[in-house]
Amino acid sequence: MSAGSGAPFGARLQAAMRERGALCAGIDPHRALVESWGLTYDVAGLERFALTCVEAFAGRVAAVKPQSAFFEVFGSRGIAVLERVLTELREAGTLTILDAKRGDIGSTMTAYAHAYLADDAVAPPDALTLSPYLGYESLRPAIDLATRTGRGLFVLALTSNPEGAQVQHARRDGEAVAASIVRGAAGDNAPARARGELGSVGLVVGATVGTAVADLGLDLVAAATPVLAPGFGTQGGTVASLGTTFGAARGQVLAASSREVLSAGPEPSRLAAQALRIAESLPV
Ligand SMILES: O=c1ccn([C@@H]2O[C@H](COP(=O)(O)O)[C@@H](O)[C@H]2O)c(=O)[nH]1
Repeated sequence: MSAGSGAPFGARLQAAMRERGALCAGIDPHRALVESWGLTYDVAGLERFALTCVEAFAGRVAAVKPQSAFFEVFGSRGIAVLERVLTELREAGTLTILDAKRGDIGSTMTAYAHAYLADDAVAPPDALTLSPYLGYESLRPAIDLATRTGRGLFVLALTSNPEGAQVQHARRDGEAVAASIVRGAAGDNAPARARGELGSVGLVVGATVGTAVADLGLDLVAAATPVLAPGFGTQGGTVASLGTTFGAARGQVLAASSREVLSAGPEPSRLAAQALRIAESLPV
């Protein structure tokens, strides 16, 4: 066990949410936002944007979620900025969730796992988002490595976009695909559940999915899973909709918001105030 305090990710996230509220602030430096901050859309602008977010969020929110795509756009120099963001947040004691939605098979999945979850990875985040649509068990190399290194995962179950239902609501032998993902996470989180803790295999369930959690029979409480809920804010998720969607699992939910928070930039103090205002509105 090696990440941070030595406790597994699920326990560290629970502690951070209790201390700082249930907000995960996103770092999504897309062109329109970068330019609205008066920055040029190039590597220098990317770096200024991202480090301003680090200054504003470090030590203030439970977790920060950089979106890998917006760094990858700039090639190796963009990735270097992402690595700096992850390293500085870790040094400041703030949990990071890298949104890269990785998923593959066999030795390729093993390589992804090593790249993001190993102790000797270049800049490992505390947790990584994964896509299970090559089959939940195809993620096993990442699940096993994250368990060994104390890191976490957020596996896509019900995504915030309307198109996700085409795959995630589909049924096989009467069970919705999303429910089979929850079942997989529940199995991996069973030891943590027995200790009365959240596990380190989290799920992504959008803040915009309405009553789908209940309709599809997803038991998030029994799965002892942290839930990352993107779609809060600009995509339409609200404090009220989180209550409707998650019910008894509400205390497991970390609401993720990018544009709603980032629209308060570029002044770091205003950005921080916006994040704190949203975090305070979210019951833990
Ligand atoms: O189901 C999902 C999974 C991931 N995302 C990501 O979250 C942010 C949302 O940004 P907002 O500006 O708060 O809408 C973005 O990085 C998405 O790729 C998601 O929206 N839904």
